[in-house]
Amino acid sequence: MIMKSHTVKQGMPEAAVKYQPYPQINIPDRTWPGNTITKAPIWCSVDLRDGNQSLVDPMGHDRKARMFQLLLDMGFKEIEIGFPSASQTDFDFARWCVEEGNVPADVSLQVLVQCRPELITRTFESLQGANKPIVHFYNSTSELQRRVVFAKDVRGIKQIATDAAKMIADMAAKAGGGFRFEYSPESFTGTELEVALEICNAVSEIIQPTPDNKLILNLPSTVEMATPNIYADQIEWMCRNLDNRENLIISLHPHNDRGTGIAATELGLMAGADRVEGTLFGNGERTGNVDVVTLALNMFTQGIDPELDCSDIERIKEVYEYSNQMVIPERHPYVGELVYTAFSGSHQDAINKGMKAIKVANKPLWEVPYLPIDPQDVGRSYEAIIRINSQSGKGGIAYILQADYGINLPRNLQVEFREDIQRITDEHGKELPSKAIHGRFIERYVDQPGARIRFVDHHTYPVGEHKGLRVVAAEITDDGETRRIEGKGTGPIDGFINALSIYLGIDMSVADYSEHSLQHGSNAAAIAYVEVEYSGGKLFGVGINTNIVAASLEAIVSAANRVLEQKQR
Ligand SMILES: CC(=O)SCCNC(=O)CCNC(=O)[C@H](O)C(C)(C)COP(=O)(O)OP(=O)(O)OC[C@H]1O[C@@H](n2cnc3c(N)ncnc32)[C@H](O)[C@@H]1OP(=O)(O)O
Ligand SMILES: CC(C)C(=O)C(=O)O
Repeated sequence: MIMKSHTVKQGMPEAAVKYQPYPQINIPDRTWPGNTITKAPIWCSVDLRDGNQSLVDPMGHDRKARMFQLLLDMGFKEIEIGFPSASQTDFDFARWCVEEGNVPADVSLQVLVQCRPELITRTFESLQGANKPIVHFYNSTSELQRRVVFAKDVRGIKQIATDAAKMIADMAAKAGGGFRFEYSPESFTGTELEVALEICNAVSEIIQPTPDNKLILNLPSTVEMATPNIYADQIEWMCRNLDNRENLIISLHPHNDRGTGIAATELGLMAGADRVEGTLFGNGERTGNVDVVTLALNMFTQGIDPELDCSDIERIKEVYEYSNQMVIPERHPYVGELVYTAFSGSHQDAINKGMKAIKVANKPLWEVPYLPIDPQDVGRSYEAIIRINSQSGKGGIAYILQADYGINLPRNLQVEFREDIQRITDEHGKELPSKAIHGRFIERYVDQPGARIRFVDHHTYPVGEHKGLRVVAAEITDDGETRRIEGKGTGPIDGFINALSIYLGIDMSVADYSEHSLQHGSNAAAIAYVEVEYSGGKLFGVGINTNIVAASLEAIVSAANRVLEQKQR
């Protein structure tokens, strides 16, 4: 007999025995894959309810109030402020919103309640005097919860929903109307579509939505159980089959258990949904609710007005961290500390070129490699776009010197200086801040502590009979001793390098020269870069001076000192 070898890896049970695949949805003529998102959905923040109920320490009044104000400022028109029948804190907060929250007329407060009479009664108490509030009621409809939580069949589960719908409709009518309604077949993604449809239609039949007061049918991915295309199929199927679709607002409420909440929401919108419930940066039960900031900015970067103001993402982050007492990871889309930063050389090079190209094009269209959004659009600066470590390249270093200090290195100097920086970052294994890069540049090329030669002054005069040729007479110091040197050339640079070559006994010539004015720096006006050629190769010198000629001659001295250094090695 042949024994079958055991193939299960140590530590993990056999997947096929323990878990089952999610069934496919039978909708062969699905249309959503051909659709695109063209406008923002109705946004509803559930930070103060689903987000709050998942916190280690739920929010008290101050944390709620600060978050509430932010949500208003961002432009949310629907805000689920809590579960007033669950706790005194939530009840009191609902009352505060109604009485003191300065809620704009176009904003609806929303509250959640289970389909339980005593909780519904308390919920209505919490909303007295509110302007067009949304009463959101729910019950679990999934096959699993019907079996293990409620011990009821579909009829019994439907009854819970319809009894609550009747009570809510009656109480709203008695209170003089002015309410809006939302129903969630909770754990929709674990519910057979036909069952969800039957229960939703039954609730809708009782609520009697109209074009002026549509029923919000919220189809939550309470637990994300399958790939996002399955959720889209479910939404398209429901949109096709629900009664009175025109009087319904189809709402998504995705969670992120598989890490695909954003994708599921986007496909759900393509499948016909009108509304999205989610939280800032995705706080919420387990792996969280869908992140509405990411969703909104995904739309924005496709040229769609997201109708949510995310222009001060640092404030949104700050309030998130204060109210939820949680921190946002460095890689979180759009807001993480590092999401606009490139350390790697080729990315930096492309960003550097892209930023320059944008400046030259002088058009509003954003096209910078590796940066899908302009950081300034969300209130972030360009400061951290490029940071330098051992993975960085010359383009990145050049960008930093340019952006932070107005120093525009010529290409060959970028190559030369990068070697120096690379040696330092390799040695220390750490990031090198902009200040340290600048400091190193100034020390190596401009200040040159301990260098032998210093430029002091110069003047030129014509060489008698030679038209165009001039004598350069200069004063330098050599190890502190004043020296007068002389050379000839067509101009001061030419003549001075000739003078220094004679004095030092090293044949040097100018291979490249450039200069520009310096916007940054205290009293410096011009920076000159001179590439000097000598028998050992080529290297750069840099001079900074308010006088452009002096800056150039200092650059030659800087190069000469570096030649001397090379020769001593
Ligand atoms: C997917 C979601 O996020 S849904 C929202 C969940 N949010 C919260 O639960 C936060 C706030 N909740 C609470 O403070 C409490 O759960 C309360 C106040 C609502 C209820 O508290 P309690 O009645 O003490 O306890 P508990 O929540 O355990 O009640 C469960 C009972 O309610 C029933 N139940 C649960 N949900 C619903 C519902 N939507 N409609 C009707 N009955 C429900 C359960 O079947 C169970 O019934 P049983 O007592 O007959 O077994
Ligand atoms: C109450 C419902 C909408 C919910 O929070 C969920 O299903 O996650």
